[in-house]
Amino acid sequence: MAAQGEEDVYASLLLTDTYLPGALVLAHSLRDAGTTKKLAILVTLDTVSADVLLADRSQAVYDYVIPTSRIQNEHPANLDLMNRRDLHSAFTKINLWRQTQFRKIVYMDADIVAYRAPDELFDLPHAFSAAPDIGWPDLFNSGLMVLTPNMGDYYAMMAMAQRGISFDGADQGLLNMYFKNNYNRLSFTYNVTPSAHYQYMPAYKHFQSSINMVHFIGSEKPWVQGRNHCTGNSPYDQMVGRWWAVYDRHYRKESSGTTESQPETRAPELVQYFVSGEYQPTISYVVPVGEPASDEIGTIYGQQYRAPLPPGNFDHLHVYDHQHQEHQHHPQDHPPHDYQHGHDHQHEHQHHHHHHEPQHAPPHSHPPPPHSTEPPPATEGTHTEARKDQAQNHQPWEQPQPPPQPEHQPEPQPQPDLAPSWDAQRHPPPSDSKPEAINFPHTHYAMSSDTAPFVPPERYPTPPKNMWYEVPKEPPADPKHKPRPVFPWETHQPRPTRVFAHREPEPAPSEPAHASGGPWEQPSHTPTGSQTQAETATSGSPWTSVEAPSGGEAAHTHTPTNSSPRTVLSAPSDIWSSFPRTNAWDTVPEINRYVDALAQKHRRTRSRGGGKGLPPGEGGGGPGSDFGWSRRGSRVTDFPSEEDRPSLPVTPAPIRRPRRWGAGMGGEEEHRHQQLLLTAEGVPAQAEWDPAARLAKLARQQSELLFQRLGGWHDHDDDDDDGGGLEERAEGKQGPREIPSRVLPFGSEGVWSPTYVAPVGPLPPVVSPKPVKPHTGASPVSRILAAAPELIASQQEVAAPAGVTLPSKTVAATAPAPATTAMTGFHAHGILAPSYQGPGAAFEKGEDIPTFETPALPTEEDRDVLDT
Ligand SMILES: O=c1ccn([C@@H]2O[C@H](COP(=O)(O)OP(=O)(O)O[C@H]3O[C@H](CO)[C@@H](O)[C@H](O)[C@H]3O)[C@@H](O)[C@H]2O)c(=O)[nH]1
Ligand SMILES: [Mn+2]
Repeated sequence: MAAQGEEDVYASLLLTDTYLPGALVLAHSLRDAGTTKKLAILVTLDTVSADVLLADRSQAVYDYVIPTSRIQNEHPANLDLMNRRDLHSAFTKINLWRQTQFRKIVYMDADIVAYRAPDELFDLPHAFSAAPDIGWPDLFNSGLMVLTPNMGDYYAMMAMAQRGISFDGADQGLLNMYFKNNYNRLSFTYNVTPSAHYQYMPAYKHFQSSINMVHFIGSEKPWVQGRNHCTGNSPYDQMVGRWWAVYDRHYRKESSGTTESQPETRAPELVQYFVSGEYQPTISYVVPVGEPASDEIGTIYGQQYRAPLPPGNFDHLHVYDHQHQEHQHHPQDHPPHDYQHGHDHQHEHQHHHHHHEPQHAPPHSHPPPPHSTEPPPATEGTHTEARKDQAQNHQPWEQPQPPPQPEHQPEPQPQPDLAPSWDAQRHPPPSDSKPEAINFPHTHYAMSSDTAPFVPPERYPTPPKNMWYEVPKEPPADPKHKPRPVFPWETHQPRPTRVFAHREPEPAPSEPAHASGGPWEQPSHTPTGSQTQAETATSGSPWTSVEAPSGGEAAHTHTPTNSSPRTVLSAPSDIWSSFPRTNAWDTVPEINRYVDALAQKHRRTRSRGGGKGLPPGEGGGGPGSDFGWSRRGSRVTDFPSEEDRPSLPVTPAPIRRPRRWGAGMGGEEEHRHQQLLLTAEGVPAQAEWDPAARLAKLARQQSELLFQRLGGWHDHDDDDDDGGGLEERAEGKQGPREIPSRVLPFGSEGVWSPTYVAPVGPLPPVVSPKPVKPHTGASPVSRILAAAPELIASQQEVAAPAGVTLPSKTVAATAPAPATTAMTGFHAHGILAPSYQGPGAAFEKGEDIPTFETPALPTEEDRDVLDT
C-alpha cells in the first residue's frame, strides 16, 4: 500500500461526457470561492471522450485528471427502484478510497455547486463524514463525502460492489450499508439537496445564508433543464440560478464580438454542447459587401474561412452509452437544444463516432435534401447578409469530396429560431417558441374589493302560487277521455270480478263539501274514467277519505286519481251479502278430500286430549284459543282449525302467534301444543262457537289495529295478549282510555292546495295494479256475516272509541270498515292500500300472512301507503 499522502484535494467524478458542464461548474465554483485546495477529477476513460478530457485544459480547471476504472453494477435491478439506470457505474466512487496519494478527499458530485469553498472540511478528524439525505435523513447522501483514502475500506466496498450489494443499486446504497451509522454527520448546509416539488421554505429562508453547497440530485440537472427552465424566485430557482451564475461566468455564449476575442478557446463550445439550449453554432455564411453572392465564406469563432471550413473539435465526441451501443452520430443530428443528456440513456443513445475525416464538413454542414425548401441554417442574424442558395449545391466542399453520409441520414432539422414551421412529430418545440396558451382567450376576474357586508334584499321574488295539481272538478264528460294508458297492466287489465254490493247512493251534495260542515263528512269523489263499474260512495267510506279534525282543522289526503280496474267503492248497508264467497280452490276435490281427512284426524285428536284445562297464559291463552274453530265441511277456506290458523285469515287482526309457534315447529311438538290449546280454559267448545260473534270480535280487532296504526294504543305486551284485551278495552274494563290529542299523521296536515275545492263525486281509491283473484260463489265468511246482522252495530262501537278520531268514525254508521279494510288493505291516511289480491292461497296451512300478523311494524307495502 502506498504511503498515506499528505495532500488534500477536492475530488469529483466524471463517468460520461454529459456531466462535463456540471464538473466544470463545480470546479469553477470552488475556485471562484477562493479555495486553497487542489482539485481532482476521476474520469473513466472508456466512457469519457478525449475532447471532454481536454475540454478545460486551457483553463486547467482541475489540477488532477485521474483516469480510473469504471466499476459497474452487474446487478443493477435496484437502480430501477429510483428509475436511475444511468447510475449503473456509480460504484466507481469507491475508487476514491484507492487514492491514497491524498490525505483527505472532499468528494463532490458533479452536480454540486459550491456557494463557498468548504475548506474546513479537511480539518475534520473523522475518517468519514457526510450530510443527511433529504429523502431518508437517517442515510447520508453520497454526493458529498469527506473521506480518508485507505485500501481497507476500498477492498471491503469492492467486495460489496462485485456482489451488487446496494439497496439502491448505486453507490449511496452501498456506502450507507457499509458505513451504517459510523459516520460523522455533517450539516445539511454542506449538501443542500433541493427538490423542485418541495421546499421547506421557512428553513430555507432561515438558513439560506449558511448554505455551503447545493446539490442538484435527480435526473433534472440544471444543464439538462436549460437556462429558461427555472427563472422564478422560488428557493429552487434561486439555487439553480447560482449554478447558472457560475456557468455564465465561464461558459456563457457571449455576443459574437466577445467570442472573437478568444478564438483559441474551444472549451466553451464543447461545454455549451452539453448544456440544453446553449449550443448554437456560430458558423454562418456571410458575403462580405461587394463580393458576389455565390462566394461562400464560412465564419467560425469569429474567423472567416473560405470553404471548406475547418472542423470543429466537437466532431469527435464520444458520448458513452451505458448499453455500449455505438452510433455514428453527428452532434448536429440533433439541434443542440434537442440534445438528450445522459439521463435518458435508455431512450437516447448518443454515441458519436466520427467516421469521416474532420475536414469534410463542419458539424452543421449536412446539406439539406434536395426536396427541402427550408432556408439554410443561418444564425447570428447580423452575420447573415446573404444566404447560400443551397438548391444549387454550391458548397465548395461538396464538389471535390462529398461529405460522407452518416449511417442514418438525419432528417432536415428546422432551426427552431428561424424555421417558421415546426414538425411536432419529430422534434420538440423550439426552445424559444412561445407557449400556445398565450393565444387562448382569457378573461380576467378581479377579486371583489367591496368591504360592505352582504345585505339580503328586502324580499325575494314570491314563489309561484299555482304549483298545485288542480284536481279536476268535473269528471270528463266522455268516459273515453280517460288518460292514455301508461303501464302495461292498464291495457291488459282484467275485468273487475269483485265489487261491493250496491248501496243506495245518497244524493250528491250540491254544495262544496266543506260548506256542509267539513269535507270529511261528505267526501266528494271524482271517479275517473276507468271506473266503469264503480259504485259511488258519497259519504262515510273510510277508504276514500280520512278526516282527522283537530282544533277545527280538517286534514285531508285525497288521492283522486285511479287508473286501476279495482272498484271498491260502494258502502251498501248490506255489504256482506255482496262479497264473493268462495275461493278458487274450494271446488277442487283433491283438496277437499285432503282437508276432510285432516279434519277427521283432528277431531279424533281433540277428543282424546279434551278436558284437560290449561290456564290462560300457559299456552292456552295464545291467539289460537280465540279461534278454536274446527274445520267444517270440506272447504279449505272454511275457518281453519286452530293449529292451522291461529288468527282468522280474512282479517289483519293484530294477534300474533306466540313465538314458540315458529314455522319450524316439528310435528310432534306441534301436536302437543295443539292438545294444550284444545284443553285450555276459556276455549269455547265447538258447539258453543258462535261464528257471528266471533266475526264481530274480529271486526273489533281490526278496528283496533287500524286505530293503532293511526297512532292509537301501543300494545307493548303483545306476547301476553290473551286475546281478551280487545274485548276488555272495548268494554272499558281497563278504564277509560285517555286518547291524547296528537298531531296529525305525517302528511295529513294542511296539505290542501289553496285552490283546492273538494271534488264532487266519489273519490276513487288508490289500489295497486295487481291481478285480481277470481272469486266465484259465496264464501263461508260471507255466509257467516250474513247471519250476523249485529256485527255492524258492534263494529260501530269499537271502531271509534270516544275521543279518538279515526277515519272509521264517520263511516261506521254505514260501512263495516274493518272487514272491508281487511280486504282492501289499510287506508290509514285516506288512501287505500292495495288489498291482497295476488295469486296463490295465502291461507294455506303453513303459510303466513306476515302483513297482518305483525302489526307492530308496517310492512313496506303499508309504508308505501302511509307515506303517500
Ligand atoms: O451519467 C452519469 C451519471 C453520474 N455521473 C457521476 O456520478 C455522480 C452521481 O450521479 P448523480 O446524477 O449526481 O446522482 P444523484 O442524482 O445525485 O443521486 C443520488 O444517488 C446517487 C447514486 O447512489 C449518488 O451517487 C448521488 O450522490 C446521490 O445524490 C454524478 O454527480 C457524476 O459525478 C456521471 O458522470 N455521469
Ligand atoms: Mn448528484
